[in-house]
Amino acid sequence: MSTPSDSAVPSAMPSDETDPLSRERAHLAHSRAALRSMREDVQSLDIRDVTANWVNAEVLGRQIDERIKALADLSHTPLFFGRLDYLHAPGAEQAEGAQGERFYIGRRHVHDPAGDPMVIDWRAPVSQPFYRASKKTPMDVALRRRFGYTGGDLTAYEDEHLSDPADSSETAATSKLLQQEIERPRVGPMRDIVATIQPEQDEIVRSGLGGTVCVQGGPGTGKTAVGLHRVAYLLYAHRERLARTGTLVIGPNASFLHYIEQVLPALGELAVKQATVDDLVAHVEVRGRDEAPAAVVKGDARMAEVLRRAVRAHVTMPTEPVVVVRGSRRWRVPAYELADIVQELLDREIRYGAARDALPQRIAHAVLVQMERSGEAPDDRVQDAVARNPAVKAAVKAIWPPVDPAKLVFRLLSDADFLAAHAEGVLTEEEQETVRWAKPVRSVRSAKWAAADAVLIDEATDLVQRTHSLGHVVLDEAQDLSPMQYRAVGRRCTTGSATVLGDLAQGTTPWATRSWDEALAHLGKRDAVVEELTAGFRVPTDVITYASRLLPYIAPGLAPVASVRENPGFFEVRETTVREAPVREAPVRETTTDATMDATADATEVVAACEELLRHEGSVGLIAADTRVPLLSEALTKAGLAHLAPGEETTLTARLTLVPASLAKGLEYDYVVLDEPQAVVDAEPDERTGLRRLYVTLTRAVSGLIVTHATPLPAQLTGEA
Ligand SMILES: Nc1ncnc2c1ncn2[C@@H]1O[C@H](COP(=O)(O)OP(=O)(O)OP(=O)(O)O)[C@@H](O)[C@H]1O
Repeated sequence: MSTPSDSAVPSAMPSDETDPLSRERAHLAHSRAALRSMREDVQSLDIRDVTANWVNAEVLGRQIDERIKALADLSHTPLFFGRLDYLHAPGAEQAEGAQGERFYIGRRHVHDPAGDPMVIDWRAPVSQPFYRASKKTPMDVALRRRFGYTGGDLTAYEDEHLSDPADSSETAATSKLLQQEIERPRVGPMRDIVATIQPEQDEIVRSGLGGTVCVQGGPGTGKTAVGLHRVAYLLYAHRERLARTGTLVIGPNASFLHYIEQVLPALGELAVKQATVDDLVAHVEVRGRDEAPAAVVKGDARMAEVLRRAVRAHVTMPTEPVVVVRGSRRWRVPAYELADIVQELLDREIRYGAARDALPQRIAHAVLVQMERSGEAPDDRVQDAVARNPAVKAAVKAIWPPVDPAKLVFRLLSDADFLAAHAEGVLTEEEQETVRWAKPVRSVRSAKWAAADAVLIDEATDLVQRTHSLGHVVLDEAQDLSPMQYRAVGRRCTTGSATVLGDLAQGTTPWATRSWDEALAHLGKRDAVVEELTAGFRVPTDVITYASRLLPYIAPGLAPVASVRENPGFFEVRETTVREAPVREAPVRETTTDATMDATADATEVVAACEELLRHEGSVGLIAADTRVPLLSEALTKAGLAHLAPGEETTLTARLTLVPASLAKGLEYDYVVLDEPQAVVDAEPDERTGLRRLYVTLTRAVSGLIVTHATPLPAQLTGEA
């Protein structure tokens, strides 16, 4: 075969062992049997003789259960999706002990009863050429074979002869199986892309644990997919270390996390935690909302300095000596000596709480030195006893009192003098006024904390006590974080590394980052490598071209995404008619963008567009400005169209999701109806943010998009700007 070819075969399969497809199917059947027996081996383990006590037995039992789960053969998940025939046998260190030169690449390792590999984990070094080898750089591969499945059945394969010099026609051809995979209708949550990871994606996936990688990529370039596969890869390559230190995926909201939550378990990785930034800093219940200007100042990195000063200001330089009475003797540590100890602790810049813990021992040490000078020979127990002496405790309380982070932030936001004392030269008076609560708040408990306050409390908490750091953190939709939020994420991976994923053009918060260098500096990962992905796997060409008209206004300098989809997709902009509102007693409001006058009448054509798209296979999303959602929901219900909210799982029978524009980020649907673009823009505090939100909503469709509008489209879309 000279070009990648799809050898789809008739459903009545010949059982001829000389037929390549039959042989591959036989290998699949044998591999399945081998996996079954691996599972049975684990199930039959008798741990009674090897566990010393019930705790060990419990732990081992749990590990065995997990292993059994991991060895399950999922009928709709192909056990292998590729094959590599090497020209030479790879070195034993690379081949997972295999002697052969042919490897089947799959989601997990499977070996036969003799221990020889039948399927190699996609993450193993020997699998790498499956993703990277090319005619130009064949990486010692003679043949790369990709398999196609229908349901759980192996029904097709496609070959590339990478080392055949006589065959030069393959280079430009794209894989049909890859195309099919990309075009496959979306139903349900996000799935893995392990069979079709592209070379530039693979480079990011396999980059080492030591370094932080930041990926800038337009909508649908596979950032989320790449981030999730990178964690899976790192867990494979550094399993023990990461099992100890932990891994975390951070996403923008709960519905997004729900959308991606099955990707890692499908790759056999069950231990990766997921959270939103708000979850990370949930020290208080968030019940309030800030106006944008207050949130911007609270999210500014200068707040870290204000908090640092405020925490350290709790230390009072001693003016009195400490007198410790032991038996008939009194030991006196003079104020100046105490002051030296305190100053030394302050200079060391250790956490406030750690210094506070160290102070009693330091004072006790000073007492011990005096005891030794007077001929006594005190040991460690005496030092401990002195450290616990009431006089020492009282002194520590006066000099270095405990700090409650929530109370500290409460005071900063409610006490103008306290804030001014610590913000002087850092925040302007106007900024101080902006962050302070307008009305007096009685107590920490009755405060209506806003999201940005919780981040401040997290910063203060870290000043008091070091935050636990994980081995690796994936931060998705990173462009939306404030500097203070970056710091909160950064302190959770100070001793580890991060994968930072985002798109500057999709930044929709007032504090969205302007540059990755800036963001990475706040994260504490200045030396991160910034990579760019530009090939789009989601959005059809016509749609991405239309959406990219916004780029000069929302992120000048960013290159538009180039869609790799062959299917041109379906794209239509429909001007709908505004219907006369029924005569009402109440005065008719003047704005034409306010479509609330007669929602269900106005929504007739929107509903019709949804009905039309539901005739296709796959999921449908109706995306609209948040304020229009209740009205559209009513209209859909009236028309008998059941619909879900984002995060609720689409199924074959419930395929329509009504998506508020504010929650659309990161999600995708086969078909999208986008309602009233101008209303999406108007819902944001400024035009640029509005256009960015519009860009997000325009780029959620996989196969088709209908834009419906009764009010004029934004001029930036029509080319009239
Ligand atoms: N190599 C690939 N093979 C097949 N499908 C892919 C590949 N890379 C990405 N995709 C698919 O493209 C779609 C978009 O991917 P993903 O959501 O990761 O993009 P993104 O860059 O995070 O997008 P956004 O910026 O909109 O959040 C997903 O359905 C994903 O599975």
